[in-house]
Amino acid sequence: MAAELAGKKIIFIVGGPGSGKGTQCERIVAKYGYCHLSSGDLLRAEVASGSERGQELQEIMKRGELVPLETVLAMIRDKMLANTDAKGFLIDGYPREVDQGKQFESSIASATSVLYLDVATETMVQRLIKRGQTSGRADDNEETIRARLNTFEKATAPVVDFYKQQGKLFEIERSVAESSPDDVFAKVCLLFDKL
Ligand SMILES: Nc1nc2c(ncn2[C@@H]2O[C@H](COP(=O)(O)OP(=O)(O)OP(=O)(O)O)[C@@H](O)[C@H]2O)c(=O)[nH]1
Ligand SMILES: O=c1ccn([C@@H]2O[C@H](COP(=O)(O)OP(=O)(O)O)[C@@H](O)[C@H]2O)c(=O)[nH]1
Ligand SMILES: [Mg+2]
Repeated sequence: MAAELAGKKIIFIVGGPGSGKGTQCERIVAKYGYCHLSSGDLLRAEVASGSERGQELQEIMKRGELVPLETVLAMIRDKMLANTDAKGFLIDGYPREVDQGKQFESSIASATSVLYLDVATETMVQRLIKRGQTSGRADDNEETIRARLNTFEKATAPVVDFYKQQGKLFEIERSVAESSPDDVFAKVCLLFDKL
């Protein structure tokens, strides 16, 4: 456990690719001032650095698979320890598998709450194809999108059940998660207002 992080609110943001995690995190930061750490953004920054490590990561991400959990855990830990004055942390797109969450909690700190955005597969595909027209993300193409969805169903869906059993899950149900970002945010605020 990292003593510097004792008492900090730690919120995991979980949802399939294109479920709106990044969109909601931007709004949460603006209203509540948490420190936002996107696991995918951290990995893309490593890719952009052009390092050998980054090249390996890019291959995995292009296949829509998961990079070894220790890699992401170390990146997140470093960023958290560089921001210990934050009142809380939004860990976006994380954990992607149950073991990743367990290792985070045993080596860094326990999560306060887990926000889950439930969006139908076809909605996510349509959103990402649209985003791909301008995002420049190497993984926003239909083939990789399908692979990411498959990884989500196999590896990440159990994460949702795991935290539900612990009573930590705050779920944005499909009817809301598929409406507008404003409607989703209104519901998200119900969680953050009581943290
Ligand atoms: N209709 C609707 N579209 C949304 C909503 N949230 C996000 N989008 C759109 O869906 C696309 C994906 O949203 P992101 O916030 O980038 O999704 P993400 O979950 O961070 O996705 P990854 O970065 O792939 O993990 C964006 O192009 C948004 O415009 C929402 O609440 N309603
Ligand atoms: O903890 C993580 C977070 C991300 N990724 C990789 O980074 C990619 C992009 O992640 P991001 O959260 O940006 O997008 P998503 O796949 O949720 O649309 C994923 O497909 C994975 O290959 C990973 O392996 N482990
Ligand atoms: Mg994102």
